[in-house]
Amino acid sequence: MTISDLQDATGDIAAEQAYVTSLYARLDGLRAVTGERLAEVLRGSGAGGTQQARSERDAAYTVYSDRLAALNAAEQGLCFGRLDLVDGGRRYIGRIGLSADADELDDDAEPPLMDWRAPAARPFYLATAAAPEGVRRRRHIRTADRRVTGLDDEVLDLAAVDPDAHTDLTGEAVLLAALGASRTGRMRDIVTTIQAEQDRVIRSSAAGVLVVQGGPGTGKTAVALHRAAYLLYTHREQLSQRGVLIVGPNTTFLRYVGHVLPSLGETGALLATIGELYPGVPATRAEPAATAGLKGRADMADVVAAAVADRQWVPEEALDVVLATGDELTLDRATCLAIRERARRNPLPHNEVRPIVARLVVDALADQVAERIGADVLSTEEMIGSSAVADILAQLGEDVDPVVDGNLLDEGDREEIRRELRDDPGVREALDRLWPRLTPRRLLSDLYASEERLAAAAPHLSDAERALLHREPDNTWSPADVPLLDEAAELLGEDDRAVRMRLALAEREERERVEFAEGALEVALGSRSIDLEDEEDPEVLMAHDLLDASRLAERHVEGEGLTVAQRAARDRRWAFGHVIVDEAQELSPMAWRLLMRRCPSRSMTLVGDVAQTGALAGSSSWERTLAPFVAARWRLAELTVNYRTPAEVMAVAADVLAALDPPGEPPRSVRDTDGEPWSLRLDAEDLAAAVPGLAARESDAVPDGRVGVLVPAARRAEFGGVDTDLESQVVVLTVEEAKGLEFDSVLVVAPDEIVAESPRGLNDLYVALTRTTRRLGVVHSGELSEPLRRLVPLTSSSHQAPALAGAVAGAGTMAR
Ligand SMILES: Nc1ncnc2c1ncn2[C@@H]1O[C@H](COP(=O)(O)OP(=O)(O)OP(=O)(O)O)[C@@H](O)[C@H]1O
Repeated sequence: MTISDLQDATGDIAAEQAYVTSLYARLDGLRAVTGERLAEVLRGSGAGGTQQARSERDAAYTVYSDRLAALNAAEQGLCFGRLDLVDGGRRYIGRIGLSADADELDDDAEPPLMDWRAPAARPFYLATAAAPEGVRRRRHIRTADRRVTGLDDEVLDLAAVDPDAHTDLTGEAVLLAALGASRTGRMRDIVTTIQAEQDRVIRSSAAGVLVVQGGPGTGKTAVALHRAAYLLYTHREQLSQRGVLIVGPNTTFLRYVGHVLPSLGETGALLATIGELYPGVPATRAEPAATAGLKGRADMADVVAAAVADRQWVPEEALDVVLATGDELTLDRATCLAIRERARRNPLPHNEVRPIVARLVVDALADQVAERIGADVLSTEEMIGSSAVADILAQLGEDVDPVVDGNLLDEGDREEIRRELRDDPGVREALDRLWPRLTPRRLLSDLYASEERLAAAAPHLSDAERALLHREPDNTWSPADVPLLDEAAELLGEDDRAVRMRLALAEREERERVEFAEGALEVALGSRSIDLEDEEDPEVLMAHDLLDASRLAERHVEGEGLTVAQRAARDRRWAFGHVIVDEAQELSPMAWRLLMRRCPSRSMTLVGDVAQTGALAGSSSWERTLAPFVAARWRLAELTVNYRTPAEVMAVAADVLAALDPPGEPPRSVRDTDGEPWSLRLDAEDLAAAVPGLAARESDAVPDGRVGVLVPAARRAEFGGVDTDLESQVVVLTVEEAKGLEFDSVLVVAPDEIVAESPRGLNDLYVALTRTTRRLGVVHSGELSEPLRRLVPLTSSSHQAPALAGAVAGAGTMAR
């Protein structure tokens, strides 16, 4: 760089600083106005008012609080880019759009700041020298708080391109700086450095099923979250009604990614694991992988259906119905079979068919009663023992011969008999045997608890498989039970009262929270008018804090006190506007059935990597997985660049990938590592004791970063409890828990045991090796397996030996 370049750069920074400062002034102005309007809404809320007034207030509240949340989220890195156009125009790109003055954008004018999701911002991510899209220069503006700290320019001039230095990375310097930063235990947004292949996925049409296949570290999770933000921006109207569901593999992962959407100013998505998608059931029960794998299999849908059918009972010979009077009627097998056949022809769910069965049963019994009335007036009177029957008999009159057919009874008489029968506890008892009212939980716990029921519902399973399902009822549920409960709910029919009750309760709780927060706000502000322009006013800051604390600035209230995400979370039959699934390869066929029901429009984004599948019922082919639901009507996008794992580590991982069946193509790494990935062989009995020292050594090597120690699930407890706080310096996790996460340094412990632990053990090892952004070490006892031969063994003769000896001191000696 020459001195004049330097002066230019300094001059440019000053100029950009002036511009950025003006944008922040605009942001502050908007915040003040929005805050005032919000305060007005809250001040007008005291009396409660009519339902309509409440709804309107809720709606206004949502609009302003959403906007305030988005404005607050834009504080860091408000403006991060600038495009200089060939036609002389200039466009600034930021986290949100800012218009020149009024609230509304003037369509003709170039706004002072363009939202990154707007079509006009797209060249910032896509333009290349070869396809400049009208862009002459792309500038990345780096800021810290409100200060401009640096500029990175790319001139998109084909003539200026050095063919040897050709790279397809956009904003390479800024990208590499972002990738090189230490990890914090929380995922960050990548809005400033989205790459072209990622941008194409993010902005792909919302319609239909889009599968994003990509190796480790290719940004699938980042892309999925930015796509959610993009869709919420582009289809705001529709998606604010139906909501977006984002499904992740476990709660640790959801915590890891939980901040990305709010940092992009979007809070309208529901993040959940499959295990959280059956309202009212906390699915926390642990169970063996083999059991979960079996429960996820597609044929379990037939098992659940057969379990329901099995409860539609028919007696071997006859069912005696003892009435309240003590008299007996009989439903013979043929009658019961006929009733069941008629009932089963009805397409409604089981519980909804029960009234029909009740009617058929009562009809059959009423026929018997009518016959008996004919046969023996007196005994019938005793039998029914009611004034209604006495009336009927009185109407028959003296000159009527009682020994004739039922025609003697008119329809009114028969109805009277039926009514009596319907209310008889003995008849209800019979109905409960023939066609019991069932809840999904009841059905499943009865099924699991009974070997006979399992044999009847799952005749095709082996004894050993049925034994995996068998268990005593204790009303605890595992994540793999959730799709089965959901399946059962579909077949049984939902009890709508339960849903309404859940919603009413949730609404009341929400209202109480709102009222509490409003009360607190009133107290904080007193009766004085609110001037939010004064950022320094502690009371005003307090009001902001309270709004945050009450979390009311979130999402889209539908006028009934609950946000769309909250309503959706409580309603099993909610149909989402769009569903995004991360680590989609892990989902079982049963989980897919559940998700497809939640998304009748099939507007879905599924991101994953079939080479990383760990779950037994997970998928190894997108074709096979999706065929039952959308046939071939899905489109595939591939991500090919690995932004996480350094090339040296990826070379090790690629050998494991090659050993997988089917082997895949490893993604191309954009970064190099701090050092060679290493292995250390210890005596088996020393392994556990040595790990803390080695982890501490890694922690020293990445002072601002995080260390992930990945251990065999069976030995989890040996390596330190179940602390999965990702913000700890050192986190001990199983591979399953580490799925989707990343660390500055990764220590893989006992890889042979990780491989042996599951039929997809090599996939697990592949996942483990690719969690690191910088350093990788593998600690083992015994020979290292073939695919890991590239690791550099640390031995007592290696130059690292003294440090190592210190690290493993007290834990025995290094082997060899
Ligand atoms: N365009 C980008 N700019 C900056 N960082 C990026 C970009 N793309 C990806 N990254 C970073 O690379 C890392 C890997 O991304 P991400 O976790 O989304 O990958 P993934 O494909 O989901 O990985 P895996 O399948 O291994 O879980 C993250 O730290 C992410 O922030």
